[in-house]
Amino acid sequence: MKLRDLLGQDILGNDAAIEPAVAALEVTGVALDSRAVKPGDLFFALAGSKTDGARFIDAAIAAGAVAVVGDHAPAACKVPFISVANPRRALALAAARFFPSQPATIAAVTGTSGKTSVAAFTRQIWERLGHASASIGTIGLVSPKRTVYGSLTTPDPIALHRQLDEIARDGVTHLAFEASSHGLDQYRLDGVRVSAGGFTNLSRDHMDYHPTVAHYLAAKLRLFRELVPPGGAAVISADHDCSAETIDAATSRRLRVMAVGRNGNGVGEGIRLTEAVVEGFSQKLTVQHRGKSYAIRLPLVGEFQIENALVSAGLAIGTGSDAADVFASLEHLEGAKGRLERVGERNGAPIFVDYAHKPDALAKALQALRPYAKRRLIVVFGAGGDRDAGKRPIMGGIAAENADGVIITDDNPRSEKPEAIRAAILAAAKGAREIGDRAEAIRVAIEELEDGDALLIAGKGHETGQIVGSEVLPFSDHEAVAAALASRVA
Ligand SMILES: CC(=O)N[C@H]1[C@@H](OP(=O)(O)OP(=O)(O)OC[C@H]2O[C@@H](n3ccc(=O)[nH]c3=O)[C@H](O)[C@@H]2O)O[C@H](CO)[C@@H](O)[C@@H]1O[C@H](C)C(=O)N[C@@H](C)C(=O)N[C@H](CCC(=O)O)C(=O)O
Ligand SMILES: Nc1ncnc2c1ncn2[C@@H]1O[C@H](COP(=O)(O)OP(=O)(O)OP(=O)(O)O)[C@@H](O)[C@H]1O
Ligand SMILES: N[C@H](CCC[C@H](N)C(=O)O)C(=O)O
Ligand SMILES: [Mg+2]
Repeated sequence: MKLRDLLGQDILGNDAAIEPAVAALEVTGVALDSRAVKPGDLFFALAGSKTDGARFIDAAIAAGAVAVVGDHAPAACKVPFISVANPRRALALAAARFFPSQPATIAAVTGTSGKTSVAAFTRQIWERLGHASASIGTIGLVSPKRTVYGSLTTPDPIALHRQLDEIARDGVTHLAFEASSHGLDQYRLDGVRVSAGGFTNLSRDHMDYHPTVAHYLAAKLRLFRELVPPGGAAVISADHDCSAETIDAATSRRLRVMAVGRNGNGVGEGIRLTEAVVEGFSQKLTVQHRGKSYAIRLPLVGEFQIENALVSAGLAIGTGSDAADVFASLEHLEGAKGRLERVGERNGAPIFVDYAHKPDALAKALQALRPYAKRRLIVVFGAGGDRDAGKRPIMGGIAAENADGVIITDDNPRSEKPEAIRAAILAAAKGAREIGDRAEAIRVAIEELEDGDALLIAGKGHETGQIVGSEVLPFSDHEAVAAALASRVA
């Protein structure tokens, strides 16, 4: 591909004036990391949070880069250097041209909590309506032909566009994916042809990355302000403090706003929840859409799953599916792995694994399980190392307030001292116990369960490792529960 075609008029026209010989260079790949450069690649030198890609330009050239894109030229560069104002965005747009195929219908969802669930639900709804569907996010790529574990919620633009191109060529026509605030802030998903955007909620998260909550919200709102094109659908949960600002952002862009939830618009395009009753491990809902009423039995535990289900339904309806079919399909939803998943029981007490690793999610998960604890609600959890330390005491307080028994344990201490993380949580969790070894904490909690209790094991959800230092030790809450239950029988 010629360099001029890869960078295109939108990048070259606005920023860089390049010579015809450079424009005609043949480029055989794109790279954002010098260590991944192959001969013929165009290297994007990105200023990052740890280092500056410009420091690796020589290494990229030594590996075969034929030209470099960046925002500040080095003193000397042995290959052509193309200066652009926003190299991250230029990379995303170039990756979209290099990997040109994308599913025809793409929905992106953002919000502090619920993204993985919404992406999985939207994929399931489309699948049931007969579309070849996929999802991409924290649990990786799930598609009819391949399932690939991913390490980021929103992959880097090269990985993302490579996957979009592959699944589109596999025949996938519908994709739902997660737009993390990091991904939006770093322009990872610019270049994706998004037909609809979804917004669940906003609460404290990633305060180690975003300087302020306003910055965090602004990153999320890029989805509506810059990525979903005018005329596209914006499905917004209407029940939060930030809902009005989100709806305003979408309205100013002339998006088709679909407000969903208790404050949703049931007369127009939105979805209004008028009734929700817990029935065993299901919830009976009544919703209104375009003035019509629908009764739905949602086979999921947790009030927050109603929000996720309604945003997903909105994304499917907003991209052209029939409302009655969509609402009927909600009756078959399966929760994403490790999201309030019932993984066993002992002495009649249900045991749930959940991915709540931030304050609001932990509160919501505990509140969701309260109806299942006639006696005591027990929680086992920790907090990740090298992540926002401010959330630790907040989560400790939430656990003490919402549970009747609290065991503080480890959850990916990374480079930090595990006992210091536990101490920070314990300081605000009056009466909590401390058992650092997570398998042991789970075993003790299960051992003590009695009829009428319920147990929540929070923080790791689908994860399959415990990160200690720079090592990832094999660990899964699911396996730890199975082992604890099996050791009881033996
Ligand atoms: C803090 C953060 O978000 N970092 C992301 C960012 O890296 P960066 O550009 O800041 O990296 P850097 O280490 O400073 O390096 C700068 C540049 O030099 C390059 N380099 C570096 C070394 C070298 O030898 N050669 C070289 O070329 C790097 O490739 C990079 O382009 O851009 C990279 C490419 O897109 C990401 O892989 C990387 O994610 C890191 C691994 C990460 O851990 N991110 C987490 C925090 C994250 O993104 N999480 C979100 C939210 C999760 C949620 O849902 O809660 C996610 O979407 O997963
Ligand atoms: N709509 C919601 N409102 C509040 N809490 C929720 C909601 N949906 C999920 N949760 C809680 O957040 C946890 C993570 O859910 P999910 O993985 O769907 O969200 P996410 O936004 O993808 O999170 P992450 O950014 O960590 O990947 C769940 O296990 C649950 O505890
Ligand atoms: N995307 C989140 C996941 C956190 C999961 C939790 N188990 C932890 O390690 O803190 C992060 O990387 O911050
Ligand atoms: Mg996620």
